[in-house]
Amino acid sequence: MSTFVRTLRHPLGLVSALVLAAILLAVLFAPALSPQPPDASSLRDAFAGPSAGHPLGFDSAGRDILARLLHGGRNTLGGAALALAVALALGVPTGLLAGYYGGWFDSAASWTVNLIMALPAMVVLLASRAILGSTVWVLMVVLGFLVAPAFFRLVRGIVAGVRNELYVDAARVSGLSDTRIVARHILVVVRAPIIIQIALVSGIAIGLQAGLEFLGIGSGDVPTWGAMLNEAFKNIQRAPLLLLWPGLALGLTSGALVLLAAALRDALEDRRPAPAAPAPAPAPAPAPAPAPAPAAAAASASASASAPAVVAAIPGEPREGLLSVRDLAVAYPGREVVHGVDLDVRAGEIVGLVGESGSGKTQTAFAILGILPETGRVARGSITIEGTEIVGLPERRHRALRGTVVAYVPQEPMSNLDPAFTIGSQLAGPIRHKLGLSRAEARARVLELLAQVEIADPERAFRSYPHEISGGMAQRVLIAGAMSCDPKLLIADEPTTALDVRVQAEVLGLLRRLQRERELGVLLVTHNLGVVADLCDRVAVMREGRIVETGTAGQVLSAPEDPYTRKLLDAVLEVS
Ligand SMILES: Nc1ncnc2c1ncn2[C@@H]1O[C@H](COP(=O)(O)OP(=O)(O)OP(=O)(O)O)[C@@H](O)[C@H]1O
Repeated sequence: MSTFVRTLRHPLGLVSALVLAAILLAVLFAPALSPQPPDASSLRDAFAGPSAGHPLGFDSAGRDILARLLHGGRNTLGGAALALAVALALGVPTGLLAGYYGGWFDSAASWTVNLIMALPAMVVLLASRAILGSTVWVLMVVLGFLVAPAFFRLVRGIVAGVRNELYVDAARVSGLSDTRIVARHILVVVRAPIIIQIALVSGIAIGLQAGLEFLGIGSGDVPTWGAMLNEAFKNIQRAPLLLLWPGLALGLTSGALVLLAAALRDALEDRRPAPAAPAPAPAPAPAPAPAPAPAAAAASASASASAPAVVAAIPGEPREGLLSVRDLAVAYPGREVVHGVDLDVRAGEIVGLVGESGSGKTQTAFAILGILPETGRVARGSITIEGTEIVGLPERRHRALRGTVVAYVPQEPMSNLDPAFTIGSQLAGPIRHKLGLSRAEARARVLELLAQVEIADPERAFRSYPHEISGGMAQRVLIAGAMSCDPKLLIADEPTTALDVRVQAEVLGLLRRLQRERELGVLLVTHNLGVVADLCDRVAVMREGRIVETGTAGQVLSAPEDPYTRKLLDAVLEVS
């Protein structure tokens, strides 16, 4: 059921929408409902009561009250709409940019917004009237400028909250441009709060505008509800009823807008999908490798710190292999976390990158994908994918490689799917963008991919939202997404950690099958030596940002040379 229908099903929503619709229609059809010009005055009729053709009577200058009310409504609502348009145009894009990119723009924009909010609105409006003239429209533009911070803060806060969501990272890794990510994943999150804010700010703009006119700060020559109030107040002793009509119009409009905002909020909250089932606990076996005992760790730390970094590259491997990493260093301000890593992945082989938590596996993978966090950077070294150097490659060209040449399967399947979209829509979007397929072609391709990753009912999965599928199925969906543009290299970061043992085995089997069928090169990031034994052709062991040992999986697992690798293995054997 759409949000619109839900809002109308809400009693408050229905009543407020009907009231607003009636006011809008009356104001729009003002010339037909009250043909009398709003400024035509006949002093003979001053303060005259209702009569045929003048159901609300006349004001102090003998002008028809109904005509002034309806035409004045046009100016009042039009003025509020202008203020709102200015506030939206200024507040929403800047909020999006500041929230999404952060950095200097965020600091500058937030500082400016704080400054605007510190300005006394009434003083600014009075000063603008003195400088720019008393036209109601100019004052409304200034008012829009003054209320823009409300939109900026709302949008910035929400976007900053979702920009690091895993599904946004996943969209980035799939090669979507920032514009598309914002349009597809970010706008959908801010849309609802913006709509609610629009209803609230409209009420505020109407009230402020009426207040200005009431105080005589407006233009005075244009009929508005505020100007009518001002005029009625001057004659409150003689004709108190004159206050009733503009007061009623203002009260009804503002009240209906506030109630509509509340009904919209309720409708949108109802629409939110049920929370996803908690991810299954990590598998008890095959056993993960715990950190070595402190004493042993210290011993091996000194050993590996003094030893030169082991070259994890294949000796003699030409640099034009599928993935070739040389002397890669990744640094954050004041700290290097990956120190001179060498690594090769050939087409058709699975290379395991193993090591305890914090050893630098993910940072190495992120550097290859070009998605290091904002403060991280490749400090030195070279990474080539199919012979193309990607260190220093412009982001646009790097993005073109992601999804098509190198793809990524992340660790937490559920968090990497956007809860607001169906599986089909999430998979079809990047495919249409990258391969230029039509909607129908993309749908057919997605169904084919879902079948390839062994999902029993692809049609049903296509229509499902993430909260309607299991963790194992979500991981299959992400693998389908990674495969969608036929990449050559797949980087899988702990792809089975969040799954239970049975599903782990199925997903690993699936990865192996796809890798064989497609001659994929796979870099499998894991801390699980059981997975390495099952799946990998070669393995590189990482510790404290360095590769300490490398070789075929058989060699490294059966006759480890480095003390740290031996400890990892001993830990597995102890647990099992
Ligand atoms: N954004 C960041 N800023 C600063 N340091 C970071 C950041 N992200 C990671 N690090 C540091 O980089 C080092 C390597 O982290 P990384 O995530 O690569 O480890 P990992 O081997 O993948 O571990 P895990 O298996 O737990 O994911 C850690 O010491 C970590 O604290």
